[in-house]
Amino acid sequence: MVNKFKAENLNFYYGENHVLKNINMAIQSSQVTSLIGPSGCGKTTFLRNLNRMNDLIEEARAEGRIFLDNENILLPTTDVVELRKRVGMVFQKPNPFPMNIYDNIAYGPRIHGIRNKTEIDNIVERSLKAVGLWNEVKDRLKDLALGLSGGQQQRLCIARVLAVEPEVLLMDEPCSALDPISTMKVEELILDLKQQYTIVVVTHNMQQAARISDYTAFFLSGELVELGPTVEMFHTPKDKRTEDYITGRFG
Ligand SMILES: Nc1ncnc2c1ncn2[C@@H]1O[C@H](COP(=O)(O)OP(=O)(O)OP(=O)(O)O)[C@@H](O)[C@H]1O
Repeated sequence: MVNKFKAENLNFYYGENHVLKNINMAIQSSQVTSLIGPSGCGKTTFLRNLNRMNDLIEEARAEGRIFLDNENILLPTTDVVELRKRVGMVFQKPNPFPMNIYDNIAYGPRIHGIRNKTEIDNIVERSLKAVGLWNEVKDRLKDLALGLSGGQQQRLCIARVLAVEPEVLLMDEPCSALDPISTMKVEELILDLKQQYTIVVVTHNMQQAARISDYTAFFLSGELVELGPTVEMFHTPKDKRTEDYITGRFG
């Protein structure tokens, strides 16, 4: 097993609010890792540290180290544009840009300097095929993305991230706004994509964590209580607090 990320003594604050407390945690390459825990325990904050999305928030401050491969991404010298290309993010609510389907996918590659029309056409087709959307939209690439169903929009957002060829996909409750069938499609997609990408998913849904993830991390009040293979976590949790949470005694 190869570590894709390794957090060492990570502490994170929103002003006075100490949100992540001395997190030490490795995330394996080419695996799906779920982050679970009650509301407000810091899952999203941890996820957003992995591509420095929290930089956008005033008052936010991180201490410690997060290695992506062997490079500490918390250093001020990190090129965050390049980092976010390597570590893409999908949000809770599908958020396509208010433009057509084609341009949604072409946007990232164009920003990163690709101008050749054939090359962009190929990227659009490849990315939409990767999320199983190509056949559904190939005849209406010039239609507004906002006209797609919620589930299709979420897969489009995943395709948009894939178009810039990231190494990691961060997903913050990617199915919480979706119906059960769209949820199933996104879950199947996650399982499919893990051959090629390291995936980290925040989820409120423990059944979902059990279905899709190889590893599960349980957070509580800003601490990492337990991290292990998902099957072990759900069957033989090591910590009493994990057991109480997964058996529904709180949260
Ligand atoms: N932008 C922000 N500014 C200030 N405090 C914040 C901000 N975002 C989150 N917090 C606080 O940080 C703590 C952790 O929030 P976070 O969203 O990471 O938790 P979470 O486990 O993802 O919760 P949920 O499951 O409800 O999304 C909470 O106390 C929250 O109020």
